[in-house]
Amino acid sequence: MNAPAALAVERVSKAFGGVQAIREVSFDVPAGTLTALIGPNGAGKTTLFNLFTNLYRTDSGSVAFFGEPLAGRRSDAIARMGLVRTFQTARVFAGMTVLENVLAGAHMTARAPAFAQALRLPAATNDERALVARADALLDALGIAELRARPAASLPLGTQKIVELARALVARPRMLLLDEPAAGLNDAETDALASLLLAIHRSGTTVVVVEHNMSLVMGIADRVLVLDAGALIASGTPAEIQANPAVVAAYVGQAAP
Ligand SMILES: Nc1ncnc2c1ncn2[C@@H]1O[C@H](COP(=O)(O)OP(=O)(O)OP(=O)(O)O)[C@@H](O)[C@H]1O
Repeated sequence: MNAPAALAVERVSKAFGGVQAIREVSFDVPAGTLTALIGPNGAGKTTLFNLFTNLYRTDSGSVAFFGEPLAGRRSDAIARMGLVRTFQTARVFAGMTVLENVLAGAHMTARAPAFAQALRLPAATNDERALVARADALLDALGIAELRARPAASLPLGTQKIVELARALVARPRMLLLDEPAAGLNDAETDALASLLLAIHRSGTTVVVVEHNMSLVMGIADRVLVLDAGALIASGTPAEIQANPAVVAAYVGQAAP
């Protein structure tokens, strides 16, 4: 038998009142791939992420993560399974430093029992030391080591997005869902993000990225999925997608892909 897909999405639908936000969407994300999910504003991209992580309940259809059905699981349980997301607008924890924000990502998925951590038993403190070292290494790799003690909420939005990415990565996810990671970043930051996403991809993490920056997407994705008005209208390599008339038509009136 073939290994299960990292994410298997089967005929998922979701309506909000009279708005059919997602219509019978099906696709597989093979493990180890870097997939881009694109589509015009309001196509349903963020809603799909919300359905995968059970922030919203699907009306019908199913989602499985490495063969495990996600229905009925809490969002934090899904994160502990290794499916971790970021948000369109960075959500750093106010009142915490950059380092504390990143450590919070590790604690959300920590395996050491809470009581051991509360009592600061040896295993827990060792874990903590190892976590701080891992968080610092990540901050260093992301070029924001010098900001570790700064209050995260005081940083520019682009930097807060990098902090959020570090918080997602410190948990060593099997799969990352990134919602518009380049929004609010300048050109240099976007280039750095592209290199970072490729490095995450090469390390074996499966990545799905929602992004409006087409040169970023087409430069790094090995597969592109196109959503329009809640339906999946195309999937293929970046070159196939750019030559697809249905995709071009979906973007008429918006920035071309
Ligand atoms: N919580 C909600 N309540 C009501 N309608 C919603 C809700 N979330 C999303 N929608 C609607 O579902 C549709 C899809 O929205 P969604 O935010 O998923 O699109 P998107 O592709 O992520 O758009 P963008 O690129 O602008 O972020 C839109 O019509 C939106 O108004």
